This record gives sequence, C-alpha cells and structure tokens, in this order.
Amino acid sequence: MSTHPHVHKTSERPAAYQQEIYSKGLKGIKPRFSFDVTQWGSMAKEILPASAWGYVHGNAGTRETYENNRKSFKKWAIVPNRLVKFDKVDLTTKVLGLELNNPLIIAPVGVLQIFHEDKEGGVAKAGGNVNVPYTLSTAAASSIEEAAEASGDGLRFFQLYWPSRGHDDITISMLKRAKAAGYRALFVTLDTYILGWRPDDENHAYNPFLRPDAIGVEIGFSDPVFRSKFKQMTGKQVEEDMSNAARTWSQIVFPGVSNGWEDLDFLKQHWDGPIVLKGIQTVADAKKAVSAGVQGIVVSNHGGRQVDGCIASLEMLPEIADAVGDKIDVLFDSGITCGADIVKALALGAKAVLVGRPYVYGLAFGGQDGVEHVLKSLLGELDLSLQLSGVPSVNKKHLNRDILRRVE
Ligand SMILES: Cc1cc2nc3c(=O)[nH]c(=O)nc-3n(C[C@H](O)[C@H](O)[C@H](O)COP(=O)(O)O)c2cc1C
Ligand SMILES: O=C(O)C(=O)c1ccccc1
Repeated sequence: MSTHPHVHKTSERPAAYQQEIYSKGLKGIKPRFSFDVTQWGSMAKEILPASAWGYVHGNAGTRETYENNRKSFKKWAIVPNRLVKFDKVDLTTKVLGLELNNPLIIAPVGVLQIFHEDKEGGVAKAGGNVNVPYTLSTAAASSIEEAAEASGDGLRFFQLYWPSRGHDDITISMLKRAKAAGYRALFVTLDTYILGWRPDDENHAYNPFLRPDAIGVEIGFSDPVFRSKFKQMTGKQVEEDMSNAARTWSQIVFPGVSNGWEDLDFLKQHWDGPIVLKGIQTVADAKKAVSAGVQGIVVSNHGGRQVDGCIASLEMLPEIADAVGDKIDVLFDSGITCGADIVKALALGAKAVLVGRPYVYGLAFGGQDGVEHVLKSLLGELDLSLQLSGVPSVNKKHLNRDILRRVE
C-alpha cells in the first residue's frame, strides 16, 4: 500500500471560497450558483427530465429510511467552545494510508451521463480541483480508463458491484483495469446486489441501467472478459445486440444474491491495496470486517435507497465507531446535506464522509462547475463551522462527541 500524499493543488483553506465570492461581488460579479443548500435539489429538478429526477431523488418504499437519515442529524446539535486560540482549522485526515486534505470523498453514483454531459470525468476533475477524492461506480457511464484519464493526478477510488463467484473472471478483469488505471482503493458495495423497491423509478418504468442507449453499462461493454464471454454465449459482439448485452451485464453486477464473508479472501487476493466495505449498519458486521482484514468500512444505508423502514445510518455510527474505530477506518454516508452535517458525522466517529446527492444536483445544474461549487460550499462551511466552534482540527482529540449534545 502506498502512502504517498497526492498532489496538493491549493494551500488556500476552504473558507476562502467565501472571500472569493465577496471580492467578486465588489466588482459587480454575482455568484453563478446558489449557496442555499436547500435549493440545490429544486435547481436540479427544474432542469432534469422527471425520470432522471425520480432516479436521483428517489428512495426505497415510503422514503422512511431517507427521512430517518435526515432527522437523525437534527437529533444532534453542535455546542461551540469559546476563547480557543488557534490559527486555522486543520482539515487533513489520514484515511486508508492516504493523506487527505479534506475529510470528504465523492460517493460512487452510477450513470452520471443522465445528469450532464460532463458525467464521470467532470465530477472526477471537480474533485481533483478541490482535493476531494473521486469514487467511480461500477455502474458508470464512462469506462474505468476514460474516468481515470479525466481524473488525471486527482486521487481516485473504484467502487465494485461484486459479481457472483461464477463470474470471478470478470471481477478480476475489473480489478486489474482499476489497478492499472491508478485507482487507489476498492470500495465494495454490500447493500445493492439488486436494486431496492423504488416507487419513483417504478412509476416512470425507469431503470437507468437498462436504457435503450445502454449508457450505464460502459464498464461492462469496455471489458475484454465480458465481451468475449458474451460472444461465446450469443455468437455476437455486444454492439450487435445491445439490449441483450446490457441485460446480461446488469445480471452480472446485480445478481440478486449476495456473496458471503468467506468470499472476501478472493477479493483480497486480487486487489493489491486497501479495501473498504460500503453499506455496514451493525456492530457485528463491523467486527466481521475487522476480522476479514479489510482497511475500512462505510457506515451507510445507501442514502435510504435500498431498504425502507431502516434505522438512520447516523444512529448506528457512534456504536460502530466505538467498536472498531481504533482498528479500521470508519467512513460514513447517507443524508449529509451541509457542512454542519459533516461536523456531526466526524464528531460521532467518522474519519471522513462521502456525499452523494448534493454533488449530483450540482452536476445537473452546473456540470463540472456545479460539482465544484457544491464541494467548495460543503468544505467552506465545514471549515468555518469548526473555526467558530473552537475546534482546531478534525483529529479525534479535538473533534469528538464533546462538541455535540443529543437534543431529541
Ligand atoms: C443516483 C444515485 C446513484 C447511486 N449509485 C451508486 C452506485 O453506483 N454505487 C454505490 O455504491 N452507491 C451508489 N449510490 C449510493 C451513494 O454512493 C451513497 O451511498 C448515497 O448516495 C449517500 O447518501 P446521500 O445521497 O444522502 O449523500 C447512489 C446514490 C444515488 C443518489
Ligand atoms: O441507484 C443506486 O442507488 C444504484 O446503486 C445504482 C446505480 C446505477 C445503476 C443502478 C443502480
């Protein structure tokens, strides 16, 4: 595992985004995008076709898990400290053996072409420009190599939708490609071996993975092993029978059945680098992750998109962090909308957080620039919130539960 820090593009603290905006204001230049995080969704909704909006904003069942995620942040309130003298907040954190400038990671989201032509490459570039690692989804609308090229010297991770063991050859092929293309960690998503019950998508009869233009299956269509397997099965190239090929790929990466803990040895054999299990929700599973010898977990319920009626991901975070936080890197996602939410998740034990929908909204309303705006806004607010709460760094010795009060 390499411990080289990635390229540090800017020495400016994230809060400087605010000064930049005010300086431009003096010259009569108004900001291009709203700073009101509650508006980002509606700005995206105005632009997107109803099916695409339904897909990104949609959730499992009655949306209860999603709402629980949102409510869980309001059950904690920040309690600031006074007369704490320090220069600026140190936002750096060491995760998976990598020095991150910021405790923020771009969550893997599939089929970004639906939202903007800048798609995966634009998001990866935005991340690189603001020192936020990018995670490429297996369900991407760009190939592993294409996204890597766009990402350039930006830090990037690969998210695996893990085929059943009968397709180990395809899994190995994806892992090899990701390694060769410079992805530094493997995020294995455990909660989505099939898509959840999603009324928004069902109402639009819309599965972004099974579009006639086959834009969400790029990683499969560009995979030499999948291509030759498909040829063997059907006698055809994928381009000659796109809908059949897309369905076949989708059944491989969403097989409907989970692999088991015992199968993780296989991934460890074929991935030379850190492995993170995404979708952990119990202390028992977190402990199994430690025993399995992986480097990290993401405490996540997939943003409320998979199982309805679930506990908020944030509710589970403290006990999971207490149980395994000193042994592996505990990351978090599901429901983060603003800088203060990031403060809370970090204080409750996460070393870094992933965000999904906020940046997808940014992509929809502003392409790469919109994503940059969202990431800079989240980081800017995080920076100022900590400065104004008397918290000099995101290190656990400064940022921990002492800064929060439970306020049911
Ligand atoms: C439109 C959409 C597509 C997603 N696609 C993937 C994916 O391909 N792989 C994955 O591991 N997670 C996927 N996720 C889940 C995110 O990685 C993340 O867990 C979730 O969005 C976090 O919640 P948040 O949106 O509230 O930040 C997707 C989420 C959304 C909203
Ligand atoms: O929508 C999702 O949550 C998801 O994981 C996904 C992404 C792309 C295609 C299908 C499912």
